[in-house]
Amino acid sequence: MIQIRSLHVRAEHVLLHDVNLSLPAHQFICLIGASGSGKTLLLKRLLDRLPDGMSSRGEVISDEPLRRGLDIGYIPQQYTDAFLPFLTMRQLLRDTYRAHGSKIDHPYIDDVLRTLELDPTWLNRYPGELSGGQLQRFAILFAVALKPRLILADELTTALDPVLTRRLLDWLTEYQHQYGATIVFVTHELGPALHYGEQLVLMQDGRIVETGTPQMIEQSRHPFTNSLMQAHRTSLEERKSSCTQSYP
Ligand SMILES: Nc1ncnc2c1ncn2[C@@H]1O[C@H](COP(=O)(O)OP(=O)(O)OP(=O)(O)O)[C@@H](O)[C@H]1O
Repeated sequence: MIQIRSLHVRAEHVLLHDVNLSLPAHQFICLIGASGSGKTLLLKRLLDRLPDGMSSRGEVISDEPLRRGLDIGYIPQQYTDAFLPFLTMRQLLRDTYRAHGSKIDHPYIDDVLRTLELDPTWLNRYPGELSGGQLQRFAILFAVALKPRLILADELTTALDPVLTRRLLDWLTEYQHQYGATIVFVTHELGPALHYGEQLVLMQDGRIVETGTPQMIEQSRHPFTNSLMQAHRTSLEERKSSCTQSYP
């Protein structure tokens, strides 16, 4: 369980306002909000990696130690800079395991490669030899390589097609159950959040607007939540009429 108490983050202006939030362990938590609502900053504060020039006050308390890499897997929104350009994916993976005194867990990594539709031969490539979507999937692989107890995933499905998005979210749900992990999944779409999330946290303009289970959010009377639900229903209708895949 992570408790966030009276958290304020500011640069020139206040960017996160009095955030109070409990992130229960072993749950799939979805952080939803429009662009600029503060989702990434909240993740960065959880990682203790706020950008230079920002300050924060308030508390982030975890009931168990969380070390980045080992206990926390972070899938950043900006993944292209996350790789050293002069090492292949295999060398980077080896180094990731070596840094924690272990060797590559081949059966597990093979399973993740299959799930993410990553060709194992791409492990021999340098970051510059991979597409944006392939790099994003490698960023996911690296984040889960050490089987962390907490996964912070920032808009991880933006470069993925709907089928792969579903497969990845299904896999993350299985991962959560198998390893008792907590997943914090940032998205601006309500559809996947209602389908996969156990706890939903809605953000607007640096504030938490509402939290609750999918059922509570669906029945909410809050104007912001209503507008998101409306947008979600419209997009469902549009997808139904064009016969593309959607979340029920
Ligand atoms: N380094 C920075 N310096 C100053 N302001 C920043 C900085 N990084 C982010 N902000 C501001 O903080 C606010 C929240 O940004 P954040 O990246 O958390 O939004 P977000 O909800 O993740 O948006 P998106 O969905 O577009 O990624 C925005 O108004 C943004 O302009």
